[in-house]
Amino acid sequence: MAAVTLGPEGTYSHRAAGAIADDEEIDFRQSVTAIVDAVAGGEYDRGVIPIENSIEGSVTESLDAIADYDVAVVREIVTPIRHALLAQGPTFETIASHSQALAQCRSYLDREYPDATLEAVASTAQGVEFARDDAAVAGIGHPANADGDLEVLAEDIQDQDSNATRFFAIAPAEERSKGGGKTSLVVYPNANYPGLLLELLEPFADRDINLTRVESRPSGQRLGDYVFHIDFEAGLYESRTNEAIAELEDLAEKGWVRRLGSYDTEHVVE
Ligand SMILES: O=C(O)C(=O)C[C@]1(C(=O)O)C=C[C@@H](O)C=C1
Repeated sequence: MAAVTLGPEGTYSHRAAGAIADDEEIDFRQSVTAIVDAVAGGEYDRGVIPIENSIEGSVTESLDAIADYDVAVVREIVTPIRHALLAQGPTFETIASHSQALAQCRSYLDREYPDATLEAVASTAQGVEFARDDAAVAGIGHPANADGDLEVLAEDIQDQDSNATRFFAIAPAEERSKGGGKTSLVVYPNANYPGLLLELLEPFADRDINLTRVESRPSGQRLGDYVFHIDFEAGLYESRTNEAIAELEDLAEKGWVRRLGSYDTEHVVE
């Protein structure tokens, strides 16, 4: 199965993609939007994108891309994130990594390297490549990226031990599934009145459906206008789910409700 994820080789997204595709079938792109675009256009059977981190929260580029493109979510992959600091030696000026990784290690970096310049790059593995090319740069990424020629200066430098990131495996829209223990929706009510959000969530509470995440993102139309990402523990095969969504569609009659699909969760330990 041909899959595409965030590159270069050695990103956490690449490690997560190993749960759904063989290594020789995984290609890389430099941004989440490029991955979603390639899957929506039918170039790949699957894409793997980061959605949410336990320390830093949502990966907003991913949320916006799955709201903008017509793709299906077919699996959720949860993996621990244990960052290491990698460089040619102990002296460097710049620390390069993905903005999420820099943020996840904020306390460590403030404490140990208050004078270093922090540089946000396309991915953790790209930061490590820069460190490989330049002795003045250190990278933050999975320790395996040291690959024998970089020093692992410190391990487990993230601010919390239990750091984990949730990824979505996405597929072309026609592969949307009704089977699975969780479902994701994107809702654009195109309305703004007191109690709107309460009304949008009540159809789930009324049917004992447990919400696992509600996230608002700016619609881009006007200030204060939002798109809501809603994840919950029920499948699209269940009648209670369809009843709740029908109520949601009535409430969002001036906007839209997109079903991203139902899926199961996989935990990847290494
Ligand atoms: O840069 C990587 O290695 C990625 O796969 C991206 C990403 C992210 O966007 O959250 C994935 C997991 C970690 O939380 C840090 C970075």
